[in-house]
Amino acid sequence: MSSAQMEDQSQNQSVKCTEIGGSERDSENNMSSSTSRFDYYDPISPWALDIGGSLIKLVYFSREDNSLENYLGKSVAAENTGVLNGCTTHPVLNGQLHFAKFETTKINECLDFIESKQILGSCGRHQEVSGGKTLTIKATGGGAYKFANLFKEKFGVRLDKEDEMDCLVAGANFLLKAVPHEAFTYLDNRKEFVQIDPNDLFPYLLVNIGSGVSMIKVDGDGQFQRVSGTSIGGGTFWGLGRLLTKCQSFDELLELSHRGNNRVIDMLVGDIYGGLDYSKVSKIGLSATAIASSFGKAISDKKELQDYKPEDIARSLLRLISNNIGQIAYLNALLHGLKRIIFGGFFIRGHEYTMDTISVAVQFWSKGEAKAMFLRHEGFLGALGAFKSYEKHGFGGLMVDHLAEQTPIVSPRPHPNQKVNGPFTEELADNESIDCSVLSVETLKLT
Ligand SMILES: Nc1ncnc2c1ncn2[C@@H]1O[C@H](COP(=O)(O)OP(=O)(O)O)[C@@H](O)[C@H]1O
Ligand SMILES: CC(C)(COP(=O)(O)O)[C@@H](O)C(=O)NCCC(=O)O
Repeated sequence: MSSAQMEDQSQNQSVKCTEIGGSERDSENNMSSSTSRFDYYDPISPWALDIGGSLIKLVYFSREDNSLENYLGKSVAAENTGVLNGCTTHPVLNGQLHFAKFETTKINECLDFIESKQILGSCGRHQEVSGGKTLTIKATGGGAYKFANLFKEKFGVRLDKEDEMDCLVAGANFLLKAVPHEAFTYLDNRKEFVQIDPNDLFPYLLVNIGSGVSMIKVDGDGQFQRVSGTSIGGGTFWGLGRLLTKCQSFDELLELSHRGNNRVIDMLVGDIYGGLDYSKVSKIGLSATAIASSFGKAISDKKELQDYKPEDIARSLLRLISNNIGQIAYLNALLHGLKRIIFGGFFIRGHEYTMDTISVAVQFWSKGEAKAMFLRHEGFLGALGAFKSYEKHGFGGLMVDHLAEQTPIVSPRPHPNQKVNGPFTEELADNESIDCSVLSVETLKLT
């Protein structure tokens, strides 16, 4: 694995996609029963969902205007060479992968978005694709079960459920192997992109910090084991944070934490040892500034909740949860002999302090042996995995094969060494898109 420090990439990058293929679609799972080649000239844009306890993540594909020409051109060329008639063809559709997220409690916003963006395709609202088949959409996360009827009633689509862990792993492997500038380390205010050799990727520990936390030992594509988890995760931070600070949004809570000082509430080693380093009086080696007890000062202070500043509470809470996850992750890495720990999930949100705390915890407990890594598309692992699962069913699916190119930086980003003013080092803007290549292998039946 080589590590390279690079210019920060834009939030507003886009992924250019190429869709290749057209197939006789399977009657059970399929988006369309193809009886005519013309079915393929107006294909439904594929999309996939990850409906979690806190957030709904949506990944969808849209074609570029010229993609139809490419598609026709390639198909006709194939026909001319006698490749068609039930055989695989590779028409090319250029397009983009888009990402969007919505709060699960506001699922109607997601439904409205799907409708407004017309990502259901040209078949309209209540989908009855040719042959009387129902359009099937890949979905993962608990909400794929919980909200299946809602999608059926609203759009007439069936949510085809994919296992959440399968999807997380597929999404992470795809990003790590295919997307340039995806993985990075963050320590001491320094962000360093890491180019991982795809042949030297496994094994690693995937720690997905969503509402709760899943820890998965990944040994290869589709080869993994969920080795641990903790219920103290992103939902805990947001839930407790909301109650304690009365803030109205997750972003507000993060913003508060950026401004706060955890030492006001956390009990430090120095508070217990009268300012002395514990390392000076014992062999254990804890500095005076190490947190001895998160929120510990609240027991000794004769203060009420309202006497603490919301920003200090937010800071202590973020530190507590990030530290705890970093430590449990390290212990699991140790237990399973893993050196590389990759953190995903929307709890992270490209937030400096969160990443720094997790990294310090991993570094501290592993004595520098293990490394915490983060992902630019941290929150979309499950949705990307669900999107990629179209391919494994071999129908009408898009196979995200590799990223062709990365769109150049759109807005100026700070240098990795430069301290940014806000709490986020870099975050994907909502609803942005990413340049990539998408490969769909199908068999096109002409009648
Ligand atoms: N806009 C937001 N609204 C609510 N929670 C958010 C938001 N952005 C980030 N989060 C954090 O991300 C967590 C959800 O992460 P995610 O990976 O989407 O998990 P899940 O699949 O359980 O919804 C929340 O519990 C919260 O900590
Ligand atoms: C149940 C879940 C897999 C659901 O995933 P999520 O929506 O939190 O991303 C996750 O919340 C989890 O792993 N919770 C921790 C459970 C435990 O191991 O204690």
